[in-house]
Amino acid sequence: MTDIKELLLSRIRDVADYPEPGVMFKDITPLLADPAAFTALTDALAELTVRHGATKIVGLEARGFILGAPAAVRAGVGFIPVRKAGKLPGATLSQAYDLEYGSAEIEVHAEDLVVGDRVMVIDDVLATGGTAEASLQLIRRAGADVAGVVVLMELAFLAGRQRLEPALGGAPLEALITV
Ligand SMILES: O=P(O)(O)OC[C@H]1O[C@H](OP(=O)(O)OP(=O)(O)O)[C@H](O)[C@@H]1O
Ligand SMILES: Nc1ncnc2[nH]cnc12
Repeated sequence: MTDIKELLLSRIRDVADYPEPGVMFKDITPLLADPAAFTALTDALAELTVRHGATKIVGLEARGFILGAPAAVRAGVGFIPVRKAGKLPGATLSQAYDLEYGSAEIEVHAEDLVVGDRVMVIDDVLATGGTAEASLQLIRRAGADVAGVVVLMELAFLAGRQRLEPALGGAPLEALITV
């Protein structure tokens, strides 16, 4: 494993049976509290955003905001928040989905994504892939193109990558760490 992967992995804490029995929760708060690790992560996310030619970053509430916003500043592209339903004041597109521990609905301001945009989706964890899949559906419904999805950590045993494949339509899914 490369130095950066080892650094990032060492700052992610496993919490058993949270938020419900049987779930091994991947807690990124130790990584966020370490400026060297957070900077290395931000640089890696920004580099992938630029490399894949994205013109905007979509961050998925809430942890995708923490990672996506500094990466957007570093990459020199706009940041678009995809929020849980009911939080955005303007006209929205909505998408319901299931995730590892429940179900939810996400929204984006309809005017924030337009034809011609190339959008990179950023989040902390890819588990079942339900959240990321719903975000890709929103991006395509808005008429924008998907540049890719980048996550800090992929939980391969939950097969989110396989679920995401049709929605990616050939765009890359990059995971900095896979467990
Ligand atoms: O691949 P999936 O099974 O869809 O799960 C992954 C999603 O679950 C977590 O978000 P959560 O909805 O818990 O929201 P939070 O970031 O506000 O804690 C995580 O940050 C991802 O967005
Ligand atoms: N096991 C997990 N840890 C952290 N975030 C998650 N989102 C969905 N599953 C998760």
